Amino acid sequence: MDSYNIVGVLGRGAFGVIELVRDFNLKKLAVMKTVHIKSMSTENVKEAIKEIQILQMLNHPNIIRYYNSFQNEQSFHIIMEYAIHGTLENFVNKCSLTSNYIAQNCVLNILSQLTMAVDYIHKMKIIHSDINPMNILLTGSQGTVVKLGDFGSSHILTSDKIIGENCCTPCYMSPEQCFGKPLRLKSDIWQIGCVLYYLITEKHPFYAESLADTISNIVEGVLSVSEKMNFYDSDVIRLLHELLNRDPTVRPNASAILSNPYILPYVLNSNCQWFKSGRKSLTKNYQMFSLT
Ligand SMILES: Nc1ncnc2c1ncn2[C@@H]1O[C@H](COP(=O)(O)OP(=O)(O)OP(=O)(O)O)[C@@H](O)[C@H]1O
Repeated sequence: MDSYNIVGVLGRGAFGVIELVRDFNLKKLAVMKTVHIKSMSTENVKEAIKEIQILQMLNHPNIIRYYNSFQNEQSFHIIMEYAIHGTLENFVNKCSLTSNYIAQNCVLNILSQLTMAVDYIHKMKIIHSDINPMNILLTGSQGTVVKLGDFGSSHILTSDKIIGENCCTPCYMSPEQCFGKPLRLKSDIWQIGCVLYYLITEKHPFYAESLADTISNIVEGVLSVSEKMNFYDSDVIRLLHELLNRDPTVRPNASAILSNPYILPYVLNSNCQWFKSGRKSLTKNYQMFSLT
C-alpha cells in the first residue's frame, strides 16, 4: 500500500470503491479497485478473485491493463490502467449537449475497437457478460482509444455455452440472460449491439421504468426507432439489427463483425496505429486481427 498515494475517488461499485492513485513503482497514475471482503459472501469473494485471474490473462490495447493486486484481512486491491477520459456514458452525455448526433465515423471507430477487445477475449473463451457504456472507458490524448473494463462478471467458458449465474446491467441483458439460460459468447455480441444503439440514439435500449417491463421489452418488444437513425447509413442500421437478433445462433460473431466492410477500415487503421507505436509486447499475447 506504501507504493500508492490516493489522489481521489472515481466511482463506487457494489462491494467497494474505485480510486485514482499515484503508483510510485510505475511512476504514473493508476486506478485502484478496492473490494471489501467482509461485506461479501464466500461466493462473491470467489467471483472477485476470478476477476483478478482473468485480468492477469489479458494483454490487449483495447482492454484496461492489469498491473498488480494485493490483499489484507478486510479487503483486496486491484491496480490497473487509468483511462483518463472516463466512461463512454460520460462521452455520450457530453456529445448530446453539444451536437444533434454522434458522427458515423466516431461511432464506427468506437464499435470496431470494442469488437476487437471482444474478439480477443472470445478467442480465449472468456465471456465479459456486462458490456455497457459504464464499463467502456476512453483514453489516449484525444480520448479516441477505447478500453473495455470491469471484468467482475466475466467467466471462462469450459464448454461451448455455459454458466448459470447471470448478473448484468438490465437494459443490456441479452434475451438468453433474461430467460436465465446459459450464457454464451453471443450474449456479448447482443451487448455490443446495445452499445451501438446507445451511440446512435443516445438512449439506453429497451429502457422501461421497471425491471419487469425492461425484460419484456428485451424478449418481445420492438426496438424503439429514433430519428437519429436517419443520420447513419442503412448498412450500419442493418448491422445494428443483426447484432440485436434475438436468436443468438444468427448473431454474427466478433470476427465476422470485424470483417464487415464498414468496420474493416477502422480495424486496419487501429492495427497500423499499434504498429507505428511499436507495441512489440503485444505480439506475445495478441495476434493482430486476421481475416479469417
Ligand atoms: N480504469 C479506469 N479508469 C478510469 N475510470 C475508471 C476505471 N475503472 C473504473 N472507473 C470508474 O469507476 C466506475 C466504477 O467502476 P467499476 O464499474 O469497474 O466498479 P465496480 O465495483 O465493478 O462496479 P459494479 O459493482 O457496478 O460493477 C466506472 O463507472 C468509472 O467511472
